[in-house]
Amino acid sequence: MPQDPALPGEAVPREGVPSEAVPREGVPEQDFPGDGEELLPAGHRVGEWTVTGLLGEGGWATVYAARRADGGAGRADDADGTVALKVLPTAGLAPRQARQVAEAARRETELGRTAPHPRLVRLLDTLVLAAPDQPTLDGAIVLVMERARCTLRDLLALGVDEAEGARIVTGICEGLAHLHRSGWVHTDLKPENVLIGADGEVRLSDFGLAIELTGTHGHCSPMGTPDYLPPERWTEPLGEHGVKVRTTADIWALGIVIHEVFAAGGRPFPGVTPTARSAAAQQYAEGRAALRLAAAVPPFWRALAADCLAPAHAARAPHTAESLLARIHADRGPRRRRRPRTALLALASCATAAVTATALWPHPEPPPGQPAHVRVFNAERGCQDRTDHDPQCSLGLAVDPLRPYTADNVGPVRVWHNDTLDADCQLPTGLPVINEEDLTSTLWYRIRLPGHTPAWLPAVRTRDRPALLRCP
Ligand SMILES: Nc1ncnc2c1ncn2[C@@H]1O[C@H](COP(=O)(O)OP(=O)(O)OP(=O)(O)O)[C@@H](O)[C@H]1O
Repeated sequence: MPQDPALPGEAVPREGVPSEAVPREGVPEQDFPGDGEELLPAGHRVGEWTVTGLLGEGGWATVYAARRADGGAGRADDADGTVALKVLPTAGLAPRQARQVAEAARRETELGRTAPHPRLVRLLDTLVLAAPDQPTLDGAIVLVMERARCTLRDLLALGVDEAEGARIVTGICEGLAHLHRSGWVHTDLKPENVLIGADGEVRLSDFGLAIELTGTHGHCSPMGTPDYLPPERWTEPLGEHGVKVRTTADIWALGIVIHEVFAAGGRPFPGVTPTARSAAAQQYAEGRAALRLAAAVPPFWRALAADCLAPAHAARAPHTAESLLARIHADRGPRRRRRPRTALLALASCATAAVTATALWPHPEPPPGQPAHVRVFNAERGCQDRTDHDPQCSLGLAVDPLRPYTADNVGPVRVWHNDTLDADCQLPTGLPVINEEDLTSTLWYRIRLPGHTPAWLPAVRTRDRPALLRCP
């Protein structure tokens, strides 16, 4: 679930966010109970399911892979007999947060029940855990969903070619067109919430903030992921029922996603932090700055993204998901919508090579837990060819992965591009780090350093993804 961006009207960036660290998106001020521990260890039984591993973590939910406890063959809706269990704990939350969690679960269930579609992740069941002897689990809401292969964020980290990007954006438009036709606004569209199903096709997910429209608009709480919020959201008054939201909010977010898909994850608005990028988007919406899309975005997709990013609701309104789909089909035709071979190759590897830590895929068997080599990656191009250990090109290792990755949290050992380090375990839930290419990850590797205490390498500083055990 996303973070509270700001009070309505607070259109200026907030100060004090370290340049490389951003607040963990959507984490409630009070951590939920059991944070830092495995809520459901492998082997735990939930209804008719047995947990097999961790799939990912969001601000409110932890998502596990599970298979049928009776070992029975899969049904049509969980093709290989495995599913994803999205666990939303409620114990120990402040009453307002508990209400938010219950409301989020209600929306996901309602949407899954009333508007199923091949481009939306399938909800198979909803359970409430009764575990009186485990207070952290007691009362947790569990959404049983079809299990996806990875997120679009993972795929972007691997690189997506134009044909594959076109297929993905088409899938997103199909999902949005269905949602909007059914009277819903997603309100939290972003690559983390676009899953890639076992069949390689797009599934929109995370409907915890989805809003059912009454006529032309609905109302939502003033929450969202700042990078994907339309400019009008920052000035919209906060009424009794929340902030006004319309389908054009999803179209704006789609414009950002289209840009990311074709610009290797790059965002259309400049800035190192989400707050700075939101401020740049508002400057553009007020006519104080031009829209500058990356040259890498091919002309057809650039025009589409620009229309989605029309500065105001009224200018965006003609560009419905349906009309964008029609343009895509007119331009590309059915022949070019076939899945290219590269997509299959990328999908085959996205399971293990993803950069986004929250979307780490479990191996079918537990990882061996042996130390592994990781090669340092410095995203600064000017540093990649240098072999002289120029201090300007050195990178630091953090002392504590739960503190911002800034100078006062960096130990004495420096490392350079292509150095090989020994990692002995991984922490998927450290503080997020953004690198110079705008990749974000909460994954960290613990590095063994001869003669020094272990230090921490953020996953955005390497392209390797070794199978390591979770650090204690
Ligand atoms: N059906 C699924 N199959 C596989 N992995 C999933 C599935 N659903 C979610 N995940 C993984 O779990 C992560 C967290 O899930 P989700 O975004 O739904 O939780 P959340 O708490 O609502 O998150 P956020 O704070 O991002 O809104 C996802 O980013 C993804 O990596």
